Formats: sequence, C-alpha cells, structure tokens
Amino acid sequence: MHPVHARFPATRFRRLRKSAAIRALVAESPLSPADFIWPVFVRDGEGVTEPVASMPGVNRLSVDRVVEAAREAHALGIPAICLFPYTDPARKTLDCAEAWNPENLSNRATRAIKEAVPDIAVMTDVALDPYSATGHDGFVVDGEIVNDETVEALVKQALSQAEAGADIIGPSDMMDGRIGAIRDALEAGGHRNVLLLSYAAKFASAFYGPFRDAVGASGALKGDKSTYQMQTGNSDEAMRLVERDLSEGADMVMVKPGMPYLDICRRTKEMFGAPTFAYQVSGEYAMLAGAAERGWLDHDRVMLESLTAFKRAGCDGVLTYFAPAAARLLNG
Ligand SMILES: NCc1[nH]cc(CCC(=O)O)c1CC(=O)O
Repeated sequence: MHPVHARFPATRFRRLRKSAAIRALVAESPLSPADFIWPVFVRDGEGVTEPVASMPGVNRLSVDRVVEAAREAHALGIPAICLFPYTDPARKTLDCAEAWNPENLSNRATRAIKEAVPDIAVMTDVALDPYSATGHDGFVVDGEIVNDETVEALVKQALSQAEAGADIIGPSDMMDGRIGAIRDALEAGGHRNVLLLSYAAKFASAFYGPFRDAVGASGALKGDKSTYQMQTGNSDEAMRLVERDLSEGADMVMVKPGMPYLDICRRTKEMFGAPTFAYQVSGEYAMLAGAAERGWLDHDRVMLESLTAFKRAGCDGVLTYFAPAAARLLNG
C-alpha cells in the first residue's frame, strides 16, 4: 500500500461517505449470504424443534427439520450447512463407537439433506466429544488425551461421513497428524473430491460453553481441553499449525473462535493465501443475541457489523449461527 492524498480541502474523506450509494461503491468488505456456513444442531425424533437455552434463536432439530433448514438455507443463497449431533447420553461410550456408526445422527442427516437438497454443501465435524462419555475430543487413558489412538478413530469417523455423502469434513479435534491420516484414507477409499476444512488454529476457549450445552457435552467434561487446543496468547504457533495442516492436505483452514482472534485470521490469510474461515462460536453468538434479547444491543446491526469484520480481517467466509437471519437481511 502506498496511500497518497492531496492536502485539505482538495481531499475531503467525507465525500466518500456522503450517501449510501457512494458508500456501497467504495465498500472494501462486502458481505453476502455466500460467505456463510450455517452450523446446526441435530437431534433424534421427528418434527422436533427444541430451543437451546443459552443461544436465543438457535434450536436442536430432528432430521426432517434439518432437511427443511437446508432447503431454506439453499433458497437464501447460503452455500453450506454444518452438522453437529446431540447424541443420546445412552449412546455415549468410552470407545466412542457411535462416531463411525453409518446410522448415527450426523450420517443420517447428511444422507437426508443430500437426497432432498443436493446442491447445498454438507459439512460434518470430526471429533469424538459428541460420542464420548468423557466429553473430550479424544480417548482418555489414565487421564491423558491420547493422540495416535484417537487419530485412528477419527479416520474411521471421517470415512463414515464421506460415505454418507459429506462434501466437506471439518476435523475440530486438534490431534496431531489427523489431517494427513484422514487425507490418505479418503484417497485410498475413493473419496478424492471430499474437502478438508481443518480447524487448524483452534484455541482452548471459554466461548464454547453454550455449544457444549447444545450438544450435551458439558455435563460429562472433566477438566479442560488445554493439552490439545491452543493457548490464547499464541500467534506464531497458530501459523505453524496452519502451515502443517495445509502441507498435510487441508483444502481450507479455520480460525476459532472468531472475534477475539481476528489478528490470527489476518495473519493466516496474508501468510498462506489459502481459503480461510473463522468460526463465530456459540459464546460469541450468545453475547450478541443475549444482549439483543434484553434490548441492550441492536440485533441486526451488531450481527452485520460482527460478520463484516471477519471479511475485513481477510476471511473468505464465516461459520455463524446468524447465517439465516443475516442472509434474510442481506437479501432484503
Ligand atoms: N469438537 C468440538 C467442537 N466443535 C465445535 C465446537 C465449538 C463451537 C461453538 O462453540 O460454537 C467444539 C467445542 C469444543 O471444542 O469443546
């Protein structure tokens, strides 16, 4: 950048802000429904829409309702939907076998969406926490979250998702070596066109609280995830992780959470130029939607402001629970 401007009054910056038309003309970070991936919570049953208490406006949906949601998202111009299962606690075990059951909720929802709305991309989550009696993303042996044994399970989980028809697989577990292992297994299994969106820079965050309620993982979780997720203050380490995941075969990378980590988004985009996404996580949503519900913030304005900030920071897109509301607003 080499900014040049004439001396006042030859330059008046306010000319560029004088009307909505001129502002639209010079907007650097336009936002559109095509920027969104919509995370949805799936549960058992039929005809069920169950509110998530800590996320006003967000629901757990039965598979038939998820299909309706996908249809709505597609009509709004949202290109992708991301599935998170709320697993019946009775199906949570120490071996997490439900994670690679072809008939688990996530796989059933994937098949149902791909059949009814084939043009929307389905993203699925790879991590053991929705299926684990421990609430952790990996196997726990003598108090340790073991890496290599977990990666073997994650490979099975990813393959079952690809077989169900997932377009994008999102490993959110933060084990080392999982991107390479999953990529090899997808190639060997004939799933050449399945994308990997790696949660490359995922921080151990208190902003995931409402999500853990939504998927029913908070009750079980003992301790925290700081032996596998990153510490808040580390930025160089984030770049090393992004580099590592891209070199193992990730097609796209993610920074998570979003708003407190916009510097990481910017650095990632500048350093690697890969498709870069941020996850505006449950706690960020709860802060904004909760305050809006109380009348303390203007819902629509903070929603669009927060989402535009991701674009300005260099993100190609955002995973956001606001996706349908924002798309409706943007579509006018
Ligand atoms: N594999 C877990 C996972 N996948 C997505 C989220 C958080 C999403 C959100 O807070 O919206 C988490 C939570 C965690 O790491 O505990």
